[in-house]
Amino acid sequence: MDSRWKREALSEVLTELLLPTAFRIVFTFINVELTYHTSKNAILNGTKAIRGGIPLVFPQFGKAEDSSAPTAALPQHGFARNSKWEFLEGKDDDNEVTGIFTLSPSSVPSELYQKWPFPFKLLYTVILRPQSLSTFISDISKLKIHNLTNNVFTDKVANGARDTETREVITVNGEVDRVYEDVITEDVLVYCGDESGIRIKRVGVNDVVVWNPWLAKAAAMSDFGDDEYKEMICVELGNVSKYVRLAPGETWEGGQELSVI
Ligand SMILES: O=P(O)(O)OC[C@H]1O[C@H](O)[C@H](O)[C@@H](O)[C@@H]1O
Repeated sequence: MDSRWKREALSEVLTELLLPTAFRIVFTFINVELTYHTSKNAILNGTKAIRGGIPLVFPQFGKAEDSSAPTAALPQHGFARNSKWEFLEGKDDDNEVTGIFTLSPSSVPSELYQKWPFPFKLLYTVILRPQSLSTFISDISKLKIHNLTNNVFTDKVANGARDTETREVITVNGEVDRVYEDVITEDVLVYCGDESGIRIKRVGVNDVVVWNPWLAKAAAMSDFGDDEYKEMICVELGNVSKYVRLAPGETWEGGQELSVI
């Protein structure tokens, strides 16, 4: 196999992920194509997390509901997406390239870190294997999400009401912002309109968020095009509904694997 894709993919990981804020990944190579939806209005100069890509959210998802929570003073989605990560290591194995990045307190903007001043170290590992994967969807009315049936969810659009998903196939035709908790199946399947789709496998994470701002919220976001809600969906995996508590010295690992269906 032509190994050029690996070298190019790795260098692209470095340049794209070293952007000073959240993560935007756009790879197009001989054997690899990974294209993440990014808003055309996304702010790329480091003053704001990039609207699109894979947001790495730590130490909380959303805003703390409990004002006595240790994260209560932090802004929505914490600080990891607003910090500049460091590149630690790159590996070029037989059929994959790996980039490892790290974030520690000294790289977090001090005005954010002082709102949650605890020691931590994050490692973010990106492994790329050759395939063509795109998270763009051309028409939200054709989107179908499978494998969330029978899961309890919190509905942020309905003031945090809790309910159980009864649909076999989730479609989106209005604002949606749900946290599916302790998801039963290992994989969530997202079909983008035709037969093609993405399989997202949970690896050590329990919850799945489904978000589309729809018309009014899209119009209210300065870094998001007014019509872009028609061509995006967030299906975010993580430990969102409950905190993972670590004693000093303990570690936690979680992730996701994306592949083409
Ligand atoms: O606007 P942001 O802070 O980037 O958040 C964007 C969205 O992220 C998640 O999907 C949340 O569930 C939503 O409630 C939130 O609106």
